[in-house]
Amino acid sequence: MNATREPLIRIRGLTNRFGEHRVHEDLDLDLYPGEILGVVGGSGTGKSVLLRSIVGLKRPSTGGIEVFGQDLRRLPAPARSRVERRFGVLFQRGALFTSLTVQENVALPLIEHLGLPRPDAETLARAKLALAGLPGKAAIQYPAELSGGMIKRAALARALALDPEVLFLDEPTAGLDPIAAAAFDRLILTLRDALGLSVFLVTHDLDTLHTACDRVAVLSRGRVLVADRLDVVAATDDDWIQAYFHGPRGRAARRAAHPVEEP
Ligand SMILES: Nc1ncnc2c1ncn2[C@@H]1O[C@H](COP(=O)(O)OP(=O)(O)OP(=O)(O)O)[C@@H](O)[C@H]1O
Repeated sequence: MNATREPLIRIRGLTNRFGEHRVHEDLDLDLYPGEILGVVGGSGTGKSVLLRSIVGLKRPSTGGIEVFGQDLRRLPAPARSRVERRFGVLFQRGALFTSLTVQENVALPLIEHLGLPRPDAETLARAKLALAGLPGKAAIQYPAELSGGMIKRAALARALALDPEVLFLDEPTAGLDPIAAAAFDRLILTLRDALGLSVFLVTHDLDTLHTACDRVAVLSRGRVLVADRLDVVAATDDDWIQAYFHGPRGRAARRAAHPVEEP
């Protein structure tokens, strides 16, 4: 499919450093329309920094990030923020405001960015919460009153508030029990199909890679080592990849996803 389609996001020669510490070095990566791209790598390989660079929270040291055919470095601030409004981001710990109810959290971007009156914003917020699979009564609860899985769904509803075209998820299933994690993976797939989203998904979760991702990109030593279908990635001759995909957890995730293939 990639040969015929232009990427939505094209990253070329990206370098990110903090002082002397180079996190990314000449990194290339594409995100194609409609795909769910899983981004994996050892701890500290720069997955979150990469996500933050794309969504405009970290200015790259060098290199280019083209989004919807526009080079983000060359865009003046207002045009850049129009592009960024086409992104929805779910941060690692949800990042909800604890002093606001769930529906107020989701309504906030609608009030701030679209200037909607509060009642309209809250009506729309309740629709987004339903889309994210939350029961109606969760709308008037505070984040502290919700389970981990419900917080993720509330944060997802907020990420969907402005009808984004690209969804960025930073370890969405971290901290969830396996049943809640599997339900969240299914929700991502359903939303991608229903809303035509493209998804950039940072994860350590092997089950997510097997069940939800069309392609997987592996970050290692500052670059993308390989970005391809999971079976191709898992066959790549690299120590980290072999340990990750073919260790006990990797084998269990593969068996769960393809129960008839392996004894
Ligand atoms: N604001 C910052 N200032 C200095 N160093 C930073 C900053 N943000 C990230 N780093 C460093 O950049 C490197 C990559 O961090 P990042 O959070 O992207 O890793 P990651 O691959 O997402 O890790 P994990 O899987 O553990 O979440 C780490 O060494 C981290 O310490």
